[in-house]
Amino acid sequence: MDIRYATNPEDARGYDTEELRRRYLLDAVFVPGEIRLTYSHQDRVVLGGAMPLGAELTLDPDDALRTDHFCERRELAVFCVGGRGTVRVDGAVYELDRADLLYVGRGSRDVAFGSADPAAPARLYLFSTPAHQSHPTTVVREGDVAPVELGTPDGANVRTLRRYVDGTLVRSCQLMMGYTTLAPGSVWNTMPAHTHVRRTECYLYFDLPPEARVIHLMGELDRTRHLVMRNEQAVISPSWSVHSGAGTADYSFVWAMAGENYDFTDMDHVAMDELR
Ligand SMILES: O=C(O)C(=O)C[C@H](O)C(=O)CO
Ligand SMILES: [Zn+2]
Repeated sequence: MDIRYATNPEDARGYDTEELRRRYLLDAVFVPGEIRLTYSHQDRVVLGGAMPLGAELTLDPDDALRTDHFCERRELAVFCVGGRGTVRVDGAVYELDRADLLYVGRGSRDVAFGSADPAAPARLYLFSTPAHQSHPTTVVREGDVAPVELGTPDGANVRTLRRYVDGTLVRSCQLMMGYTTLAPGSVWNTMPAHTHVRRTECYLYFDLPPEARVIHLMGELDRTRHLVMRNEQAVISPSWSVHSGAGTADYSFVWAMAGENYDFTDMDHVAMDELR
């Protein structure tokens, strides 16, 4: 498992581009035939991807966890970014189409990932957080989620946000997850920007054309930095970091959070004058 220690904003001021990417960017989330995971000490989130080919991929505990099973003390969300996947949890098989999610409760013992069609392998995005109690393992399909329309054409930020795990359809301990899709011609996500120092947030950008990029803003409000990101890369935003971006084309992104409170709407909105 790739380990990323927590960082503080004062140290981050001195990071050059390579250092920023090394600490916050997940370069290769989906690798054929592998589960790739990153353990971040920011709120102890684990994130990464599974891309099963012929054989199932088993989610084993890593030494970073020192538990008998991955979900022994953790909850997990699995979001299908592409292809058709299966997730086997203690013998029960859940089928996921694109934009379906499986929430796996704490205490689940055996978790494995498969692809319905190995010729078009599933890309399953994984996000896990420590959990203090067990909630039922539950599938959420895109059609179950009430879409929320945001933004304006003039602001180039028309987008649809869907909250899959936030205590409404699925109760979790601290994990929240959903995804947002930009309308054609719109490029800005999460603008006007916000922070929430009570939670860490991670984004996985997807559905970007190969040549397109997202210029992802991060860092302190009065000294922002950026990462140039391509399709199916993820970024860790520590609690003190703004997280927003503009694409050279429209795109989607999975957002996921964990931390102090369990309130999606808890955001400190940022006035344009505050951004530097
Ligand atoms: O487009 C947006 O705005 C978002 O999707 C924002 C994220 O959901 C977020 O940052 C939640 O804290
Ligand atoms: Zn946020």
